This record gives sequence, structure tokens and C-alpha cells, in this order.
Amino acid sequence: MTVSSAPGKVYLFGEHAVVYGEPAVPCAVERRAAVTVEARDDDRIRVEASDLSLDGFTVEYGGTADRRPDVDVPASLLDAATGYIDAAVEQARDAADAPDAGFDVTIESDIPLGAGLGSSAAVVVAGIDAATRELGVELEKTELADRAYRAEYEVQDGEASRADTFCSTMGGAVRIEGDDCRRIDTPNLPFVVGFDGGAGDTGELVAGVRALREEYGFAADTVENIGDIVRRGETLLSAADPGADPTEDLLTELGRLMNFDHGLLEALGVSSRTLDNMVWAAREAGAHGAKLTGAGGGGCIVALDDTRETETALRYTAECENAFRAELDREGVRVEEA
Ligand SMILES: Nc1ncnc2c1ncn2[C@@H]1O[C@H](COP(=O)(O)OP(=O)(O)O)[C@@H](O)[C@H]1O
Ligand SMILES: C[C@@](O)(CCOP(=O)(O)O)CC(=O)O
Ligand SMILES: [Mg+2]
Repeated sequence: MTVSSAPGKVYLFGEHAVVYGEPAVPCAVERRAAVTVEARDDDRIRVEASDLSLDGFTVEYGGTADRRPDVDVPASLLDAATGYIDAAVEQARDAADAPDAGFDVTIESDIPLGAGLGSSAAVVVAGIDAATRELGVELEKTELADRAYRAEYEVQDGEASRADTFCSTMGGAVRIEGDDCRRIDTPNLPFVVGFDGGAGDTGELVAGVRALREEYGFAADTVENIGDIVRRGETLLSAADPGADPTEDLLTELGRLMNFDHGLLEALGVSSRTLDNMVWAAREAGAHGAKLTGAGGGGCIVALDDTRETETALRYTAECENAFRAELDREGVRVEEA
């Protein structure tokens, strides 16, 4: 049996624009998905997804044709439970040259689903890592990140950047621009996350931005302007003391850039009333800046605040179901049990 875990992430800035080749800076945070994998004697796959719905369920199958969930669940939920794991298993089989390997897979996660914190990437990264190790193969982190990207790309019908999977694999703050992915040094950024209890449909939201961008030149400019914000933010980060506490000036400037980024994302149609309300609650509580994170539509916002004020204010905000501090995770994927 092998257990691997991988972190979720928040975007300091750059989501959506990253899909069109602009740079983005996601940061891994200490919320993890753990995937337990046990090799089987046959070629079947059994998935236990306890966090996927309130009740959780188990599904066993040998091919896509004969899925048998243990409870009566809608097909969409079944696909959601198995889509990313199927893709991860395929990558692991390919990497280990074991096309008929079967597995019992259990997923436990404290990353809310479809909320912009990269739960899908964390599940795929931890899944490929655990399954390859179970087959006696240890992948380099760059190969793991690349395979995880290919898995997400396939499940999301080509609407995926390398940002989430690279960030979840490597940990820390990363910079993504097209195929160029690298870790960057940053101070300890004081992230606070607000979660509205909802979710957004990543594919649909990405498609919406794509359509706007094709329809209006100024929407294409908006996407480029997000890239400009990221470039400005990177310059600030590279001048700062890595691993240290950030200066007030740095937090002020990064916060302004986050606010600007949120405004542009809102213009591109990917915010929502609850996300906007949480963003404003954070700003009014004294956060240096606040923005939605990830695809949007519903889910999470991220704010920068080194005091307790934002977290407290979000807890008392009607639209906010849960608020928490999100420490930067510097480790990325890790083996929990071999
Ligand atoms: N704990 C989990 N168990 C099983 N599948 C999960 C789990 N967490 C995430 N997933 C998969 O990831 C999908 C959500 O990914 P996505 O829509 O990209 O949102 P995000 O990555 O922002 O959380 C879920 O529908 C499901 O397929
Ligand atoms: C909108 C996008 O830039 C980020 C989506 O992030 P998430 O899956 O909502 O965590 C899409 C992508 O980069 O693949
Ligand atoms: Mg995702």
C-alpha cells in the first residue's frame, strides 16, 4: 500500500489569462488531498471517494463500460469521482509499463471541490505518485508534473494550463508561462481564504472567457492586462527577501495588484455576487487586497492579511461558509506511507 498527498493552491494572480500564454503565479497552500493506492491481483479499479459528496461512495469497475457504484448516484457524480482517477491510473500504468495493473484507490481530501483551490490537480498528482510507487517506479518531479498535466488536460477536454498540476507537485510559489514552469522564491505570504460553499464549472468558465476574447478586442486586451499585472507582481516578489516576513510596503503593493486583477476577472464575467461580497468583506476588514482564486463562478476568494481581522470578518459574512488561514506549502507532493 502506498499513500501520497499533494497540496491545493491559491492564485496570487494570473488565472484565466494563463490559458492564453500570459504568466501566472499560483502558490501551494497547506490543504491536501491524500490518495491511498493498493495494487490488486486483477486489472480492476476500485475507487472510494469519501469526500466527493456528503455521503461518499465506492465504485468498482474494470473498464468504463461496467462501473458499479455501491449506491445509486447520478452519472455526472460517478464521472466526477472517477474521471481524474482514471486518467491518473492510465498515466501510472504508462509510466510503469504495466497496462493491466489494477488498484484499490481511496481518496481523502480537505480541499473543497471545484472551488478554485485546485482539488483536481492535487488528486491527480497524489494519485499518479502513489500508483507509480506502488508499481515500483519513482518518477522525477518534473515528469510527475507533466503526466499530471496531461491527465488534467484530457479530462478537461484541452481546457487546462500547467499551473495547478505543476504547483501541486512542486509546492511553494511557482511561475507558469505556457510550457515554461518554475519555482520562485517569495516571502511568507499571509493568505486568508474565504469559501462560499459553492463551486464553479472550470470548463464552462474558461469557455466563457474564450468567447468574450474572440468577440471583443477589449476583452483580449483585458486578458493581456492581467499578464501585465503578473509581470509587475513578479518584479516586486523577486526584489523581496525570500522566506522572510514580507514588508508592509510589499503587502500594500501586492494587495493593490490583487484588487486590480479581481476587477479584470470580474469584467471577464467569472466572478459572482458571493465572491464579490467576500472580496469586499475582506477589503473592509483591512486586507491588503482580495480577489477570487481559480476559475471563479463560486467557491473561494484569497486575501492578503497578516492580522486576524479578515478571517474574523469573513466568518461573520453571510455569504461565507468557511474562512481559514492558508500557509504557503513549500513541500509539494509527498509520500505519507510506503
Ligand atoms: N476528494 C475527491 N475525491 C474524488 N475526486 C475529487 C476529489 N477532489 C476533487 N476531485 C475531482 O476534481 C473535480 C473538481 O476539479 P475542478 O472542477 O478542476 O475544481 P478545482 O480543481 O478548482 O477544485 C471533482 O469534480 C472531482 O472529479
Ligand atoms: C481558470 C484556470 O486558469 C484555473 C482554474 O483553477 P481551478 O481548477 O478553478 O482551481 C484554468 C487553468 O489554468 O487550467
Ligand atoms: Mg481544477
